[in-house]
Amino acid sequence: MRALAIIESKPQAAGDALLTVDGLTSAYSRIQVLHGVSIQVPPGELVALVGANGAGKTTLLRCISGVQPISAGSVLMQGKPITGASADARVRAGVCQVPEGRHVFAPMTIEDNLRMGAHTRPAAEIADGLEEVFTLFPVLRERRHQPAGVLSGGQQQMVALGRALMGKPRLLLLDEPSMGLAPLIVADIFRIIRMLRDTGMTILLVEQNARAALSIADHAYVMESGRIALQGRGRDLLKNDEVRRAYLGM
Ligand SMILES: Nc1ncnc2c1ncn2[C@@H]1O[C@H](COP(=O)(O)OP(=O)(O)OP(=O)(O)O)[C@@H](O)[C@H]1O
Repeated sequence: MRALAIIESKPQAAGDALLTVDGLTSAYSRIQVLHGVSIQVPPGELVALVGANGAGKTTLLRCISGVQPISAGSVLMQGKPITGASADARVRAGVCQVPEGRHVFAPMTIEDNLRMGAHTRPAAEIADGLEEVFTLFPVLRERRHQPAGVLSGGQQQMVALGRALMGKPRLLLLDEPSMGLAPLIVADIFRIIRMLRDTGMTILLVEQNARAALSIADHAYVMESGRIALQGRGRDLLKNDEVRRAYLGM
């Protein structure tokens, strides 16, 4: 597929952004999959990352959360480099990820799954954290003592999201929250993501469902073969003919 043109967007100083990724390169063994990726996530915004299967979206999120090695480039939170920091140190810096495929701990109760997300928080704050998650997802309160493995896919996504929220994220990384879910459940998950953004949370959302992601994103990046091919306001990209043809099947 030919490279798409860049849509002009307002340049932003790295210090203004909550997250700055600059010239990031990463490889699996000797196969390079990210080729100098640069993105910014301003505080309080929802930024979407869309693109075809294998474009490198998950790898980029894993580089940001510190579980995938970086061979060049940098990751900064509020202008301060965290490139060399461990994944745990990044969680302490407020970077919390909801992984692709949810990865709930099936034999553990819903409440214990949620508590695992709070390991960086003082014990005194955990009850309040649980209360916030149960307010957001009442069904999890009702079923809090049941094993997470008995939940539906949508409810497991709520557990995965709630577990990340228990870490009190300054930056929430969401990897394919709609994957494998029925349309009605997807709409519900997207409603919650929008609501979190409206409370001022900063979110970087990776999604195959480009239409849903672009329609709620303040800003979005389109990835292609390990590079940023396009960027712009979510709604502008949604109207862009090339994006509609390549990613929305229109
Ligand atoms: N653990 C791995 N080992 C080797 N190659 C990998 C590994 N994980 C991903 N890749 C390769 O890296 C490239 C980028 O994959 P990545 O999962 O980051 O893409 P993606 O845009 O998130 O796609 P998807 O939507 O399918 O998850 C692909 O070519 C993929 O095959």
